[in-house]
Amino acid sequence: MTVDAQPVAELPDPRDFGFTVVHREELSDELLALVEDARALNDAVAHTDVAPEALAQARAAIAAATETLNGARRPTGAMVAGRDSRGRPEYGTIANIVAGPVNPAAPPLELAHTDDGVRGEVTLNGSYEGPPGLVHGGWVAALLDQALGSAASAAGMPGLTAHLDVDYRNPTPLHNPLTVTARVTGTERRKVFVSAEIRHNGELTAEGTAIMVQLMLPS
Ligand SMILES: CCCCCCCCCC(=O)SCCNC(=O)CCNC(=O)[C@H](O)C(C)(C)COP(=O)(O)OP(=O)(O)OC[C@H]1O[C@@H](n2cnc3c(N)ncnc32)[C@H](O)[C@@H]1OP(=O)(O)O
Repeated sequence: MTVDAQPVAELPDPRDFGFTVVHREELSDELLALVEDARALNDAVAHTDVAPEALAQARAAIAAATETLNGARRPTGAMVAGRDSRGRPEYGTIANIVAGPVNPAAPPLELAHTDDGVRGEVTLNGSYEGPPGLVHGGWVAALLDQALGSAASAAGMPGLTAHLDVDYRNPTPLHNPLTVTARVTGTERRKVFVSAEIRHNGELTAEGTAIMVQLMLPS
């Protein structure tokens, strides 16, 4: 395999492309605590078996909270800026469904750089259920896709997923810590080949490979 895709010296600043950027340290403790509460709420709603009167009370409280929160909204596409584990700038969409720090639907999967790629630990609550007690296969793929994209980005070759292959090797359990790793395995012109794994207690539950097509950045 030829090695053609060239890492960029520094990831582009999304502000140069018209995106709103929020610095991670600007996210208030109150907002981050609210997001955690909302994650617990998702799980509670998915499993509640309380009486209709209690459900009506909960609906009213949620409706009031939704109205309050919609009082000021960030635009779709807003980015969060942080520093990677090597101290270099990194960017992600703030509401990313897998890793977004303020998206209550995100587990979230937080990935750190390793010598050869990225690695993170994540536990999925009952709101990610597919088969009984197990993580939905689409979410297994989503975890892998995010890690694959992050590995390409961490190697200085940010891109979009063009092709994704997933092999489900063993059931992936809910409510248990999962280790997600990914690394770049090669490049060819703008294509970046990446592979990723999910493990539980060291046992492989799923693995995936992808072709990321490196973004064409204006010089
Ligand atoms: C810290 C930040 C971390 C961020 C992580 C984010 C992870 C999340 C990742 C995602 O979810 S991305 C969202 C899902 N993906 C998309 O929405 C992509 C939709 N597809 C496209 O926009 C375009 O098809 C794409 C940019 C992928 C490619 O279009 P281009 O016009 O730029 O490229 P082109 O078609 O010329 O192809 C470039 C090379 O890729 C190859 N290619 C393109 N599509 C392919 C495909 N589907 N399978 C295999 N190879 C493919 C193509 O053959 C060619 O290879 P060669 O250099 O050998 O000629």
